[in-house]
Amino acid sequence: MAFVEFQDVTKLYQMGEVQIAAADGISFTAEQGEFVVIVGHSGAGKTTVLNMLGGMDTCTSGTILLDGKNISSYTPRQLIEYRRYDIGFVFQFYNLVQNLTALENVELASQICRDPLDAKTVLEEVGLGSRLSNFPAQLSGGEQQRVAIARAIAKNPKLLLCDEPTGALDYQTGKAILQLLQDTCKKNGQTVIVITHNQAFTAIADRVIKIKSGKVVDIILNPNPVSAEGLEW
Ligand SMILES: Nc1ncnc2c1ncn2[C@@H]1O[C@H](COP(=O)(O)OP(=O)(O)OP(=O)(O)O)[C@@H](O)[C@H]1O
Repeated sequence: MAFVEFQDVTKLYQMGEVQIAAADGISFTAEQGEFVVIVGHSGAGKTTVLNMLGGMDTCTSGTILLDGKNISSYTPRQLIEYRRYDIGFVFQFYNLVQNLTALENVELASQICRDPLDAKTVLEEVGLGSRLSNFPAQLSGGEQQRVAIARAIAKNPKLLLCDEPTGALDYQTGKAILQLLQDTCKKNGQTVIVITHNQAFTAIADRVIKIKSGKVVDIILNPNPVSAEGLEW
């Protein structure tokens, strides 16, 4: 059994008379420690897949497994625990608490976890050891995203889910953030899933899942992914 399994997953929305299949029979797997890129155009269904995998949304039919657990059968209460303990989230716009320092933002997340990593150590690892007592407004976009990544990593989650993590950043900063995510995956054996519309990011992935109109159109295994630093787009 794979670490992540989507088995014929659908997500249907009823809009008056019209039914929209945001996910239309999606199946894929991912192994532990892989860097996975889910790529597709706007409206392809990427966020829908990420939200279902992250326990923020439920599927209409099909089965979603993480580490052998059938999360698609979880109750709302079980999903709260799943989001809290098993998943680290990284969003496009960082979602930091503005009146807490970088350190406090990371500590806030780790306080609610069973087996968190040390907040200061993780911030040092993402290159922010000298900015611990800065507030988000005193940090650049790239630095804020590093705090957000540290916050996700410090939870010591089974899976790191990243929704367009470079979407609000300039080219060089975006590359550095991708490199940080790639390093986190490789050094810590952390399974990382990134969703993006940017085809260029597929070169850094161990596994690429291409989706279009709610369906998987291609799955590519990449035996020699390039380093994010060497990426051009
Ligand atoms: N709550 C909802 N109600 C109705 N339709 C929805 C809802 N959420 C998503 N959809 C539809 O499902 C499809 C997939 O949306 P989704 O947000 O997953 O795409 P995406 O690939 O993440 O797009 P983007 O890159 O623009 O964020 C779209 O056609 C969208 O309009």
